[in-house]
Amino acid sequence: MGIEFTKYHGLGNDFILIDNRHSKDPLVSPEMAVQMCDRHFGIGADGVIFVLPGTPQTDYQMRIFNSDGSEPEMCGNGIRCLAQFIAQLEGTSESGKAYRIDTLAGVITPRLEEEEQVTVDMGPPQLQAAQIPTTLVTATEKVINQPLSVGGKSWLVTCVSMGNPHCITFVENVDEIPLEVIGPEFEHHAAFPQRTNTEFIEVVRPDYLKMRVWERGAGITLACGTGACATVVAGLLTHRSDRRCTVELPGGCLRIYWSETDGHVYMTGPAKRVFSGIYLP
Ligand SMILES: N[C@@H](CCC[C@H](N)C(=O)O)C(=O)O
Repeated sequence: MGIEFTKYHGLGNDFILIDNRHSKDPLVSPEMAVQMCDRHFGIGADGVIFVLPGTPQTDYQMRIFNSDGSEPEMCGNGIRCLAQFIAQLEGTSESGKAYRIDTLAGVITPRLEEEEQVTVDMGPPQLQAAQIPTTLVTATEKVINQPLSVGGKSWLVTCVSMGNPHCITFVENVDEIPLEVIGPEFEHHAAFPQRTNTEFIEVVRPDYLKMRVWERGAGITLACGTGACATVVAGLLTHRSDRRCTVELPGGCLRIYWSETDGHVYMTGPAKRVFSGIYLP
């Protein structure tokens, strides 16, 4: 028996989307998700995303497995892909159409725009150490410019949760960071009991940031939506960036705005359908 899927990407952060609207349980196990994500023996992706039935308050539920089989709370590029996938399933492409999506990080609202763009109300960031979670400071304190020792070096880090954990470091030259070496050390550092996503940021201008990311459960990816949102929050908290920024990632640019009106972070970027198929386990 094959598994029907559609492949999408958001700035090269790529996902296998599965229509799971008829069941509350994901059709695929975490172990099978690992096989499907394998770039040599499977379809190849950074994660598998399921569209499940919603609750009375929401249209649908989103769940996601990372390429290592772990389950994150949220995925920014993924929810833009999910919105386009739902539009495909419903046979609509109506610009302005919004969906209320139940996630493990709460209700998130993506809205379809022209030309394959999606704007997402990502909700408010969470800043207390216990919410990240991290043991770097006491539970109710914020982690802003705190020293963290990784790879024999002290880094000044700022931690932000967008439902999932992010550890952000501002650097002079982001291209010189040996991501594949220090990324795993940040991810598995004892200060992060649920591991962490790690972003390295170069401030080109206060409204233009250049970012590279090591993702929890997926390693180096071409883009990370929650990471870009967390980065703009960290940039403002450390007086490095504006509320409204373009974040340049290896896969392209996201537009991020941390609203002073409602405290929510808004993300706009593309989501593109690549192909559909049947996976044969
Ligand atoms: N690429 C995603 C984040 C996916 C989840 C992440 N790997 C985690 O474990 O938290 C994004 O675009 O936000």
